Amino acid sequence: MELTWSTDDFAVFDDFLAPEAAATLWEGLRTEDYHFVHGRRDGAWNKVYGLLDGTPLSGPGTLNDPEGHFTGRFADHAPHPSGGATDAVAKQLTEEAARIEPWTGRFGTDWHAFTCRPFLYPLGSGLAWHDDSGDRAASFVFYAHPEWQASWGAELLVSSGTPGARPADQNAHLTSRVGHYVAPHPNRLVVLRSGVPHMIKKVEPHAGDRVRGSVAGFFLRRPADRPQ
Ligand SMILES: O=C(O)CCC(=O)C(=O)O
Ligand SMILES: [Fe+2]
Repeated sequence: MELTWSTDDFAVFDDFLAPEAAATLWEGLRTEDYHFVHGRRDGAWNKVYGLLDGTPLSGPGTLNDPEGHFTGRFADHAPHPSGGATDAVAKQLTEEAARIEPWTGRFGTDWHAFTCRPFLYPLGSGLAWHDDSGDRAASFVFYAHPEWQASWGAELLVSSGTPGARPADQNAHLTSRVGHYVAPHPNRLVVLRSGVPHMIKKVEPHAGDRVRGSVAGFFLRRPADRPQ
């Protein structure tokens, strides 16, 4: 795993998995069960995704909770290891915990467990500006597809500037109105501190039937440590 880019807010690592492990993961992800992000829970709209964010799909979630703080709280996540394709990502994250600590904080102090879930973003789908705050200390995303061309879009945009409170006005929390883009380069891991505004640009028509395949999740604070 090579550190390619970092700021105080996020880090980009390349060659996260060994090449054979990355190929095995992509094969495994193709056979998981996916649902459209909307309608997964009793047909309800998933408010994280906007009306015009297209039709992303998500697969089975897992929870890596070695200390058992979250027992019973993540009913729709299987305990790690689940035997599913994303186990390889969770295992590697655990092994690299010390190297990502500047952005995640420390296991056992700042975070106690993490989730892991595969996503597929087909043509026309993306994710509007948001931050992953609340009970999250940090978030991560791993790009699992074997190929990505610049013309296919779907860049991760990360806003610069000090993350602040979360006013309802989506424009107001992008204080600096400048920032970075990260191409969803295969076998790349991005780690983002909680509260940093980010978004996914839509997959462009040039991508055709190729999907942006990722494994994403959140490093969780202890429920009692949540900021008010
Ligand atoms: O896929 C990405 O690049 C970021 C995903 C993300 O922001 C999220 O799932 O909250
Ligand atoms: Fe996010």
